Amino acid sequence: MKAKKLTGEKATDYIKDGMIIGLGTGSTAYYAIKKVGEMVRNGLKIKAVPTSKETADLALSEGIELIDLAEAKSLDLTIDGADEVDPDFNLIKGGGGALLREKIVASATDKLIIVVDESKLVDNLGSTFKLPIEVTPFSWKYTQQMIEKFSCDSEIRKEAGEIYKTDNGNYILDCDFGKIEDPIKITTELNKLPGVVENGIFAEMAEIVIVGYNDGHVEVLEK
Ligand SMILES: O=C[C@H](O)[C@H](O)[C@H](O)COP(=O)(O)O
Repeated sequence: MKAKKLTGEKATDYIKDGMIIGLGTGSTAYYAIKKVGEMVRNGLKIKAVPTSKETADLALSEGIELIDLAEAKSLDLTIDGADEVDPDFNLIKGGGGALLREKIVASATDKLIIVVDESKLVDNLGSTFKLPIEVTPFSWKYTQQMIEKFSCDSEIRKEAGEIYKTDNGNYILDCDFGKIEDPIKITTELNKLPGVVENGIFAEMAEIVIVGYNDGHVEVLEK
């Protein structure tokens, strides 16, 4: 928890008056959002685009002004968490189910800052975390069969015994590909499949990765 707080708060050093920022989702982004709230209450003037309903609720409760992405057009920076980060700053995201909105917001962002604790650093994506893939409910079993042709095992995400639904009303398949050697190829191929809405690989999107360590230090890695 300490590492997540350190990295989340450190990322807010990049925020300046007048910026439009993206707010990520999850337990690490949480600390960045809390800190932004404090900064806003101390006079910082920013507007923000949230990546999930959960983040929108938190940001509003912190007094952060939210705007729609269409109104923002582009964002100065986005602070978001990740489930895995490889040495080239490729990511797996979507552990919290927010990958679709996160990827849209990340793609509209000049600078994507990723905040993680040290446990998220891996040599290859897929080493410790299954790849979340958002799929349409209509054809999810068929889409699952198509995805499994890429030699992965997958399971439909459930919550309290029920199929989990994203903020967009879709389902998530958590897919075990083993170690992913070529993240760009996999993400491109997966997104060609009808029924796949988006997958959790964020290839070549992050510019800065801030790592929090349990011993209390923080490392800023830049491309
Ligand atoms: O869908 C959720 C997001 O991609 C999160 O940013 C990711 O799961 C990391 O979350 P946490 O910081 O809670 O580990």
